[in-house]
Amino acid sequence: MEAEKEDEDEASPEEYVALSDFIGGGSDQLSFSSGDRLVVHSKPSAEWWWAALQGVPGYVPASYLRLVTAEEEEEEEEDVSSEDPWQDEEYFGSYGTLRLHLEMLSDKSRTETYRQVILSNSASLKNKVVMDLGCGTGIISLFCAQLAQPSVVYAVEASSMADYTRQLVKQNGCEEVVTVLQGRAEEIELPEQVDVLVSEWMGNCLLFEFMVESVLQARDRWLRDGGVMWPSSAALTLVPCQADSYYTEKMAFWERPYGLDFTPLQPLAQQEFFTKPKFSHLIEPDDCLTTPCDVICLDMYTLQVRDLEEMKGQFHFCVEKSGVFHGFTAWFTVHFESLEAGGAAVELNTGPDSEPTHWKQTLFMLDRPVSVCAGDSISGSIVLHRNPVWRRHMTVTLQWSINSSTEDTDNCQAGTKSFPMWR
Ligand SMILES: N=C(N)NC/C=C/[C@H]1O[C@@H](n2cnc3c(N)ncnc32)[C@H](O)[C@@H]1O
Repeated sequence: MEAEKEDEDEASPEEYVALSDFIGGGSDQLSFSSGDRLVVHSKPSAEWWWAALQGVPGYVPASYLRLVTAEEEEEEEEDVSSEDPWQDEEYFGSYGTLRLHLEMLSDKSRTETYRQVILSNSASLKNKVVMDLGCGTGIISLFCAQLAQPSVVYAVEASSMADYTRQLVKQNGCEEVVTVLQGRAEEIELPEQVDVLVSEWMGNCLLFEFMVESVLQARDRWLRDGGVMWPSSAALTLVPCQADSYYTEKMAFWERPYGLDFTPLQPLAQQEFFTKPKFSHLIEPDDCLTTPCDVICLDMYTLQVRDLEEMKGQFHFCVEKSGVFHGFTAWFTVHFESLEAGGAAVELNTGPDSEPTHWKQTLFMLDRPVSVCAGDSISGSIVLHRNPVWRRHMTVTLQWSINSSTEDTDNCQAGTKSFPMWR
């Protein structure tokens, strides 16, 4: 084994494709997005390899990578457009492994909220027909069978996890109620319309992955008139914020490392660290410069797939305390209306005033921080523009103008910046 390993170390660089996103911890780990191509130069251990992404070197977790096959390379020579715009192979490939399901199931706030929805609607769910879209391990379907008496739950799952989901349904004695169907929700056939369409489809910044499109298509095809969507509505919330520790870590660091002036690297740092949003950011409530505001609201009964191409929101924030405006932070809230008329809705809020979730929040860093004073206003717009080619991706464009509260009116600073998520 040792000899073989040494041989591998000397082997020529190989091209691998990333099966899902990875955010590198520490300075020598490389971050990358699902679908990225990495050149692996050496494999010092089974777990960590030394690789480069567009020339930037770093350690990468071997388990996230798949070797690019000779056929794929040939195919690329022939016809680049053969790439699936939905990247279903990588997407459903990543959901065929436990890593993401473990992350979601370990998210108590998320999973307990869905449990609470089922529990608080238990009586009304009696004899109802339910569809669980993208059921994963089937947790929501099992809650339905365990905490209520629906007549049937169609648990739809496109990835290879579906085989295990069937075993989990049987293992927990729910096979009378829960039927697992493997396939894409847009393509599978159900034997009947459903009374309730429940799904946990929310991605970073609410929409990334655009699984919501599948939910809308299933709604239009399988939800009976008067049926209920869970979630029933969703809102994207935005706030101008400080992000001093992140700014210090990625930008100010280059000012005086070990007494040296590394500031010529700052344009590189801005390009590498502030061009894309920082997902899995944890904003402190104190970092909010103003009261947060819902900038985009989605009604899951009326939202259309075509609406997803471009969603706009306006904002007008009043700065409540002086500080440094480093950027904007976004998160989302979804609501689950009660099956009983007038019953209380259940809410899942992924913002800084709620229990942290695996989504955390998303930070959009400006190129240059701006000092602001209480009384200043920050107004502008946010546009979520779906990627016309890569259908699970979008670009978030923020446009803002800062109006100073002090009298010199020419002190109006304006800016705009587009952030790809992630292509
Ligand atoms: N909440 C987020 N972001 N993802 C968590 C949920 C993702 C799960 O839903 C499945 N899924 C996604 N889209 C479809 C579809 N169109 N048809 C069937 N199953 C699907 C994935 O394979 C994951 O198991």
